[in-house]
Amino acid sequence: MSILRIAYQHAGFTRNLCLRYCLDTKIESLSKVKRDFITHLRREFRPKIRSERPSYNAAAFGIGGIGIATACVMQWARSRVLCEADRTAGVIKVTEKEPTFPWARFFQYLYPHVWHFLLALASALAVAVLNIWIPQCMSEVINVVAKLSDKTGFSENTEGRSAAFVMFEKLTQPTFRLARMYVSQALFTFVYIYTLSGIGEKIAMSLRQDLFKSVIMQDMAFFDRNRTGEIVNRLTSDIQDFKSAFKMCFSQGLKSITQIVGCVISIIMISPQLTGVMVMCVPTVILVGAILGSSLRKMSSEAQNQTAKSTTVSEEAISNIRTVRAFAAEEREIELFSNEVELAAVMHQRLGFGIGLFQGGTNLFLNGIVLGTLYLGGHLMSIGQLTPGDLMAFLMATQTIQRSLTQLSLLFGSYVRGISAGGRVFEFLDLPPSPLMIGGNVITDRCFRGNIEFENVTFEYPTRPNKPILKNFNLNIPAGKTVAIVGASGNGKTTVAALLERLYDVDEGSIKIDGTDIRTLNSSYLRGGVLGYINQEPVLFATTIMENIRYGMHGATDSEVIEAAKEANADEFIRKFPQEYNTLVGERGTQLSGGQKQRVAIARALLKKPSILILDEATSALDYESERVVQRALDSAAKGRTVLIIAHRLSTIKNADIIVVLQNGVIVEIGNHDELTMKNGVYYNLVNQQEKQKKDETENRQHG
Ligand SMILES: Nc1ncnc2c1ncn2[C@@H]1O[C@H](COP(=O)(O)OP(=O)(O)OP(=O)(O)O)[C@@H](O)[C@H]1O
Repeated sequence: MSILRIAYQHAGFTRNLCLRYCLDTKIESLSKVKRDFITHLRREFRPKIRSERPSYNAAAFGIGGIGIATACVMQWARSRVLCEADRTAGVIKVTEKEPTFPWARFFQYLYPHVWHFLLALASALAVAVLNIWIPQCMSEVINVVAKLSDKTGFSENTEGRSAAFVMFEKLTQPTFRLARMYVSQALFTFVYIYTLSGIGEKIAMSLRQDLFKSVIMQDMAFFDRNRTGEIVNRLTSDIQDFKSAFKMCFSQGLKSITQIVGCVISIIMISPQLTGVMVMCVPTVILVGAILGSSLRKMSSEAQNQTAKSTTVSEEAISNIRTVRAFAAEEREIELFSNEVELAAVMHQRLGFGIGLFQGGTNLFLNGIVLGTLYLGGHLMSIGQLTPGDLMAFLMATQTIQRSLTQLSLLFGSYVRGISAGGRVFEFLDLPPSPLMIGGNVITDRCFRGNIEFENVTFEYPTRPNKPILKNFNLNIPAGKTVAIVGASGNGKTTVAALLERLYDVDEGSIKIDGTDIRTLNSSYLRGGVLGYINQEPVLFATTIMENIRYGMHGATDSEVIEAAKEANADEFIRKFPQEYNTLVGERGTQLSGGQKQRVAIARALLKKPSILILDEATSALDYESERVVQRALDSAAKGRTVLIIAHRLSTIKNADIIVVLQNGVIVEIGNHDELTMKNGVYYNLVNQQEKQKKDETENRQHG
């Protein structure tokens, strides 16, 4: 009786089962309290059942079947909605065409863990089989409990005691069997979760390593085509999604399918009538669930997209805070963000309303399961076609089916997400390394002197075909000379430097250093040992000055670093910091001034002792004072090297040996400063233009 009471208090379906049991049990031998309790229940329910017996069959079948089926499908649809909300909660991903998932490649990653994988699968299967057995075993226990209470009645006579004792012994066996099942279930659950989790982590680790290796070995065209965020997403959230889907699908999927199959067989065996009605109601309920679920999913996805949009607005404002400040655009940004957030809130509220209605309906139908099954099951019990244990087992099995369906619907979302995430991961992972990045010669027996020849170079960016940037470009830079390339913005100056660095290969013609075509050289050797590159906005890493300079040559000693810093006129200002070379420079070097950052970058480039220096507008971002200091550093760095300067400020290149004027990718003038000034042509005009601009700026400053 206590077992029944506990069950009555704690579980809805057990409560209903107890009720049904109380209606049919003999109460004469029970204590007064128990008798009153059951009599009360009988008074409440028996007349109703008896009087409604004719319609009871149909009602019970209907409610039971529809309740179970609807609840299953509602649960499925609800989980799809929640799953969809979860899916879109992250970054909005824009992929033009979903790459397919290469199963064969995936199995290559799985293969090293095949034994662990089989162990995990076997354990998951064992849990599923146990989950099917448990209701049956529970049914046995309930039946014995029912008889125990019925027969013995806890009477005081000796005979009664021994009868109770015999029945109690009968209870021990199934109870212990059930306990063994629970323990085994716990053990197997631990094994499959732990093992699959380990395999998932190892596969994810290998994927991350290989993907990063593959991405970093792509050419610049790849990075031009793909946004940084997209690449980083594949390394992070795509692999994460894939890993979760792998773990979930293989463990839960197998378990759920086995459970569904097993429990369906069980409920057919227990009560074909109940099962039949349930199956008949499924199509209608699937339709309703699918329609509701799909509209909620749409609402959810729109709301999440709006949230992501508002996040992007805030992200952009915060990461560009300097620009926001410079334009005093705080109010504008606040308004923009508020509008987006408000819209997101409205959409989420609407979604909440929909989900609330949906969940309310789902709960109603979930309770319908219990009620309906009780009605129909009760009827079957009353005509002797079902025992209390059977009804209990039926309810447990349908609950297991319902849980498994929910699980499967969640898994379906996870599977789709995992497959598309995996497809995206493998799409980049299987890209062959760019020919620009591998192979080629490393020259160890001599140093380059630095004679550069551009011969009939024609080039267009891979992302902008049919728009040649350089056309039949010819230029000879003798070793040790300084050559400046000038011209209006967008005329191809930086492109010349990029081609010399071999960030892209020329489409026609060739670039040679000391007579060697750079396409025959190993590109890491070319960039790491022959060329030194300094650009307008050097990027420093958030570490010490020492490590930032050492980045120029892996394994350089401290004294080599200090030597390079001296050459770059940086040693003096570095020594003034309390921590000297161990000073941290902050994220992207924000704790240094522009001129200081540039000198650290020059030291970093000089550390590898390059034969050729490329200065891509290296001083154009600096004020005049810093420019003078950095220029001195550059002048000393230029000694004994070939230097290619991409220049904006023409005042800085007056002393260059050769000045090349570029217009629409074609050299229109070439010579030194004096020669070009005398020509009175493009260069002359550019210089005059800049001087006038400078004069105007000075006057404005004086007046302002
Ligand atoms: N990665 C790229 N992909 C496609 N087109 C590019 C790329 N980089 C530059 N371009 C285009 O090539 C042309 C030449 O650009 P480049 O940067 O060489 O000019 P620039 O003379 O150095 O200009 P600026 O003085 O403004 O830096 C421009 O029209 C530019 O839009």
